[in-house]
Amino acid sequence: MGKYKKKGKTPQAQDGDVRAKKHLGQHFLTDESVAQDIAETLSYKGYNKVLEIGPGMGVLTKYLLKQDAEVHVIEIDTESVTYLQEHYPQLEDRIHQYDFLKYDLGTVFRDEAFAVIGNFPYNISTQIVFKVLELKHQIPEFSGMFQKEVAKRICEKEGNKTYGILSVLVQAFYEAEYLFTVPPSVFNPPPKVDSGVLRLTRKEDFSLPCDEKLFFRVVKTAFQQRRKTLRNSLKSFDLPDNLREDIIFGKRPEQLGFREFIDLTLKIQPYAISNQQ
Ligand SMILES: C[S@@+](CC[C@H](N)C(=O)[O-])C[C@H]1O[C@@H](n2cnc3c(N)ncnc32)[C@H](O)[C@@H]1O
Repeated sequence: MGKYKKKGKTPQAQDGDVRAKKHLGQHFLTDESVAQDIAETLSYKGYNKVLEIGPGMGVLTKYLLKQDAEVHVIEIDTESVTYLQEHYPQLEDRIHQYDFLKYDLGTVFRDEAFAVIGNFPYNISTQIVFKVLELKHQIPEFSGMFQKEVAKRICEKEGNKTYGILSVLVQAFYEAEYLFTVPPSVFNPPPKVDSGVLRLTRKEDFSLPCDEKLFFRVVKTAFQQRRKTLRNSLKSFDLPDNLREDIIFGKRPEQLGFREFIDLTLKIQPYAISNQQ
């Protein structure tokens, strides 16, 4: 922490650089040592392919290409894609010009395992994590840079203010580690806030003992009214009174770790499924 230069002039864009577009969350990394550190957060074990989301001008791509893996990149911005085609011809047809959120990754990876990495566009970073959760059976590792507050929230444990939906859902399937903080001064243009790098490592057994869809719904519903006890926030599940008297229903969502949310789902499951919830 604190190892990257906090102060000093941000290097200016050079002729031929991609123009930063705000609506695409473009903040380009200018300190290659950060890019190298991010590339080295993956283990490159247990899979042969890596997908980088939002390569921009390829500062991170350059260090991914030094690793023993087949690198694919997905980038929405035409100007960045043209830049990458010129500067990284070795990527050949592994530059995919698409919106990561909409693209069917089965077209590229079929049912193979791949890791996901990036300096993510902050405006869609939560949606990126939700898509990774949908594809978790193919994604054993995930790492990259978020707004610091979002990265911290994903790794947060129960009992803390910032613990929420993303923390529970991610931690049910992945070990989440907050790795290091990156100051705005190493980007062009600099973002307003600090950034944080995290790593998610999929658990050996990542199949839940309860219904997964119901688990997602229970967690989301509980946190919609995070100050209320579960007895109140889960009213819409129309549970029998004797179940609602169970001690767990007297708690608030931020008091429950992911294992307790699984236990809660198992308790709700017989009723929710028969109610077609
Ligand atoms: C924070 S910049 C990072 C750029 C580069 N990796 C770097 O570190 O300098 C985010 C990148 O994501 C791209 N991007 C934004 N939305 C995207 C989407 N929906 N799908 C794919 N790429 C996207 C942007 O065009 C931009 O290049």
